[in-house]
Amino acid sequence: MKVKKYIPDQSGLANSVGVTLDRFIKKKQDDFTFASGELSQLLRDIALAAKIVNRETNRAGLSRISGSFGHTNIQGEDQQKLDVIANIRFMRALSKGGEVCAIISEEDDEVVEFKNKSGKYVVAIDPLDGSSNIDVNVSIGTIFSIYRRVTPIGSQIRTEDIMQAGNTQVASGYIIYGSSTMLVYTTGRGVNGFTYEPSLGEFFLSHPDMKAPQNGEIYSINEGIYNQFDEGLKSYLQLCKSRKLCARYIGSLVADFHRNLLKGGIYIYPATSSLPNGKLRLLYEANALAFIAEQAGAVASNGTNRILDVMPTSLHQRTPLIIGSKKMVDEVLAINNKFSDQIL
Ligand SMILES: O=P(O)(O)OC[C@H]1O[C@](O)(COP(=O)(O)O)[C@@H](O)[C@@H]1O
Ligand SMILES: [Mg+2]
Ligand SMILES: [Mg+2]
Repeated sequence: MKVKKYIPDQSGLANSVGVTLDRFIKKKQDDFTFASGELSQLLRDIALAAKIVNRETNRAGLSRISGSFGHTNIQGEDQQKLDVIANIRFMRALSKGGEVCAIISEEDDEVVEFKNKSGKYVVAIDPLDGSSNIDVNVSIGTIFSIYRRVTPIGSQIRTEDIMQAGNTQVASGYIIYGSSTMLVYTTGRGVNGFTYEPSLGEFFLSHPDMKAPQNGEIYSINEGIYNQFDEGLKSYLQLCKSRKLCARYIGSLVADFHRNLLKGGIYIYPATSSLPNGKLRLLYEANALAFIAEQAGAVASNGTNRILDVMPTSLHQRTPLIIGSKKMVDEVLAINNKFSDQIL
């Protein structure tokens, strides 16, 4: 029987569609000698839920999905229907997957413990980020952090499984539901971005080995609360204006972060008189993006410490966040120090 060797097509008639997320995860898993495939499966479960939430966000304008859910979450925020739908979708996918033993979610007051005690991972999640932009067709997202539980598998979940510093994350990432839908994640070996191809129902590698520019021309901050900023921050913003830097603020953390990661820039949500610890949440917003930022060569600080070194003390604790291109964050921190020295 005659056999011929497969020679990849050179005609260019059928362009390669690229590397699927599934294949990429599999290949990366092989890099880990002792990988058991559970983290890979967990990432796939997140991608599956992301596809479903993507479908829902595309229909966000339709009455069944848009508007308030008529319930307030523990942060006192009016939950949007899509906040709740996204929370249900990710919870369901992760409970079915079997790799997760507990979830910390922005939309749940307490830790949610899954029946399957065999799961060795703890996930912290902001199911829908940028809720104020849902009904106005502006990019929104999902943010997730993954930790390994520290107590024996199968035992009762304990505080030490939940209250872990960001520097112990085994993986983190976000999904941005924008003009295209992307999933960006790290397992501590660089950052890769995948674009969703709805007609094939697959995420494809579109942004391999993402690196943040060391400097940038964009600053992202809600200047509507300018009067509540401290003198150090006010003087940094004056500097940005004198340099004619570009002010860009979408009001969806994921979208502002993603743009600045690609183009170079800084996002700041400081401590203010009305929010003395800032607005954003350490466990399911700041830690995940800080891990991505650092893996891409950028920086994330709370103004005093590296975000990833902050030891959490409560589930929904807030933190000031200064995140973005290294030179820009370093400059803000230097100005802050100068001002705090003057005060002393
Ligand atoms: O409207 P403000 O005060 O500028 O806050 C906007 C920030 O709040 C958030 O919407 C908070 O996240 P959630 O939408 O997940 O609650 C961020 O996405 C965004 O950067
Ligand atoms: Mg959020
Ligand atoms: Mg949210």
